[in-house]
Amino acid sequence: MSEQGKAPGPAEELLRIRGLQVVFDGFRALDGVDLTVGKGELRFLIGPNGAGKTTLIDVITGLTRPAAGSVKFGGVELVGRKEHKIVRLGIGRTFQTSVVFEELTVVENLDLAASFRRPLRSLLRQRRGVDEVVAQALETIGLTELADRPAGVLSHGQRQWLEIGMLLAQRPKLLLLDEPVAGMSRDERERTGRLLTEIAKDHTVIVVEHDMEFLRRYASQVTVLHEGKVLVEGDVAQVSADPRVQEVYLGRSGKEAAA
Ligand SMILES: Nc1ncnc2c1ncn2[C@@H]1O[C@H](COP(=O)(O)OP(=O)(O)OP(=O)(O)O)[C@@H](O)[C@H]1O
Repeated sequence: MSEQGKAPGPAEELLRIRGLQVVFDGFRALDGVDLTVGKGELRFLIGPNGAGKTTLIDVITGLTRPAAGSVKFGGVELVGRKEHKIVRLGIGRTFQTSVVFEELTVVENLDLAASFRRPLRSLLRQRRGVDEVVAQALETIGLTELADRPAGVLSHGQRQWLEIGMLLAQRPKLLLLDEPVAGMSRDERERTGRLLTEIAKDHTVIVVEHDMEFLRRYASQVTVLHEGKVLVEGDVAQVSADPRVQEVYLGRSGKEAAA
């Protein structure tokens, strides 16, 4: 993994969102969101239920079309592009529901995910051995020893790592992860934190997460959404000390913000 591009100073901009508005039946799910994410950032996106986090990810990935605003990725406008074109530009996401094929092995799942980048002729030709990108993804997610086991036998945590590996196999520049540690044990959360830190060395990662303890340990920059707007942005210390953030979280669950 390369450390290049991690020199101090402002990171090169990768994602630039301006004036984003999403309206569902007259309800503004996003109401003028501006967000800039630099290359190599591990950005956390938090906010109470209904704040607009998933909607924001849906707009970036082309699933939801905004009523107004712009989403530029490496200078390229994404609004109006189809989902699969956005994937090909280098944006991968996980969903809250699993996309793993249980009857295929771990390595077959990764291979399938990688295959969409391969030219058709190499798909038709029988290939031997494991692709470099697949082997690397397998190692990064720490599932090399389980490579030939069916994905159906994986634990919840291992399955989440496989999904992240499937994204890596598609060689994205930007990964969008929706609640990657939901339902995980403490040990699995720690492994996931280390995995995300490793991945962020040569990718940009945006994580939607509710787990405040996880956020405090692994986030660098945090953006807090509330009622479709950016409420606060900064590093973990700034954001958790901000009275507006405490108020929003105290309104929902006093323990989370005060802990
Ligand atoms: N397809 C839809 N049609 C109508 N309303 C929607 C739709 N999708 C989302 N909403 C509404 O938009 C608001 C933002 O939802 P969103 O799922 O983006 O919030 P969130 O921050 O991801 O919340 P959570 O933490 O609960 O996942 C909510 O009030 C939700 O009910």
